[in-house]
Amino acid sequence: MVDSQPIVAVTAGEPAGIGPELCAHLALRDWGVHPVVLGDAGLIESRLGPLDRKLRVREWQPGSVGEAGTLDVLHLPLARACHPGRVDAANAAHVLAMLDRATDGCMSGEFAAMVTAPVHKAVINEAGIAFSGHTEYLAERTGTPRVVMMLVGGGLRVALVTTHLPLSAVPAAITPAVLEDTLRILHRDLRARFGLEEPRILVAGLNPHAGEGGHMGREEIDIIEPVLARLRAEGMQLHGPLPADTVFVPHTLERGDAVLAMYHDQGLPVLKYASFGGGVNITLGLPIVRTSVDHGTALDLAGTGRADPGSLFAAMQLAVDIVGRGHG
Ligand SMILES: NC(=O)C1=CN([C@@H]2O[C@H](COP(=O)(O)OP(=O)(O)OC[C@H]3O[C@@H](n4cnc5c(N)ncnc54)[C@H](O)[C@@H]3O)[C@@H](O)[C@H]2O)C=CC1
Ligand SMILES: NCC(=O)COP(=O)(O)O
Repeated sequence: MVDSQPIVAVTAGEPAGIGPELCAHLALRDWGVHPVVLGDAGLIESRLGPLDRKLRVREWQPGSVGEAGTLDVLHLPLARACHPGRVDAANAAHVLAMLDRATDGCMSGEFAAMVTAPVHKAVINEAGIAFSGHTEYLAERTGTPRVVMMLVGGGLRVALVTTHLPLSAVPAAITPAVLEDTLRILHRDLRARFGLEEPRILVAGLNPHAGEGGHMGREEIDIIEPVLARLRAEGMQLHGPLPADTVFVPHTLERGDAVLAMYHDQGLPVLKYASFGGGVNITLGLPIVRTSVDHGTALDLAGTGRADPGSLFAAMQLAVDIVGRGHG
């Protein structure tokens, strides 16, 4: 029998975190796709909670067909036995092997999309591997020069110009070329992946009060406004630069379909306040579909069965919707 459903690869993430137990919950629903979890099959089986115990964990082989009540795991072995809540640099290569296998499978067409459970960025670095996040890692693995992180939840879409870098490095990273590429990717993917014909983008300033006319910083005048003017001339609907402290007030949000924040902690705290536990992180601009949870490894909850699968479910649903729309 041939697998007629698209396969969505789900990486289990940091083995000491909540990812492995959350992934198991996916097999309790019919998604209209075949979820295949990438991770250590024995570890995932050991983390099944009371609800999942009726599931059969099976090692997935390419070509095998999904079955109700079966959790298919593409087995990638741990380097060292893992205890919930205790990260171990010895397993960092195992975590990256999941990402590599999922990415390669998406690039080859074996998988229709990938959904990622959280990784622990610090422990990967402690293993001697420079790693700032899935976003940057997947860009490099797929040979994509520029990608955009966007989180979706609580009625908001928040994209970022810069992602995982020290705050002191942010101003220099916001160049006209980076901002223009980011806006083009965001505009294109809001159309292709979210079905918005004429997306309206609210662009935050970098400085307090969007620079207060140049008295509190000049990035708005020197960089942001000229880029917005150029792209508006092409027909893009861009508002800004808007003061970041008021871009999220309801009557401003009504004027846009997405907010573009200049840096991680300018945009994400608002999004997470509005939707933590149900939000989705999507990487725009990749040649593959990748969605992810809005939370981290929650080492404090690993192995307790108390972690909320809502964000992973939302990430899976968004991947399914995009695949269904045929605009991967
Ligand atoms: N997509 C990814 O791979 C992400 C990875 N991280 C990584 O996660 C690690 C820990 O980050 P933190 O800042 O501590 O954030 P965190 O999201 O892991 O934890 C923050 C708080 O939220 C709770 N929480 C998180 N997920 C939950 C869930 N599903 N259900 C119920 N409660 C939940 C935790 O128990 C904790 O109290 C870091 O190494 C960070 O780099 C963080 C965000 C995203
Ligand atoms: N705050 C978002 C986050 O850290 C997730 O990043 P990534 O691993 O998806 O690049």
